Amino acid sequence: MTNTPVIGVLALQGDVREHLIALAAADAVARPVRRPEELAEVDALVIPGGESTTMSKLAVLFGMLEPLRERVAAGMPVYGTCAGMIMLADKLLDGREDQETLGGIDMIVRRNAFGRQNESFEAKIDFAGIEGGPVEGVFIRAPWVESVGAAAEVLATYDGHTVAVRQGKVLATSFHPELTGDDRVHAYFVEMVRAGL
Ligand SMILES: NC(=O)CC[C@H](N)C(=O)O
Repeated sequence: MTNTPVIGVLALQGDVREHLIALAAADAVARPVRRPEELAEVDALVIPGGESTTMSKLAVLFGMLEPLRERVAAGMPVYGTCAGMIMLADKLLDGREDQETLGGIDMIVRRNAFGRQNESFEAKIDFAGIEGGPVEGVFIRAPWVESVGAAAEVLATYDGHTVAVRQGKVLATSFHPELTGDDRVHAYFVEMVRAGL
């Protein structure tokens, strides 16, 4: 086996702990990342779900926006779930005026597209590249992907809408696999990271 990757979870806001647990279960070393020095020490990053407008504000406040953009542009593997997917969109619909994203995937993401908090749901999702049957997805005020550019690959759809996309080393899902105890999406990401070490 190759080196064990060190994967950070962006810990400005959101469900950080669940990702740390899922990454550890998928054989990575996982640690929270809040500061630029901590970002510099990880091989890859997970951006959790939460509230993307708050996450964007805190990234500016903590001096993390530019360091994050630079690492993503330099080819660091990143996986964003829900609000994290929003952060990885090159273009956003229904965002707040002052909302910043990091970019990373040539896609247009619509925020809150699946409805409000009380319209949250779980669904079985067929995920290209993941074996053993569909993964369980938890959707909480989830975004969907309106369209992707030529370099981006759609890995999963739900109800006709794109809910998982990969472009090179950047992965994004509308849903939260970290809340289900099914660690296969994290294992898929850990493999992506390991392939580049
Ligand atoms: N579960 C989530 O991450 C929700 C995302 C939230 N709707 C946002 O705009 O950031």
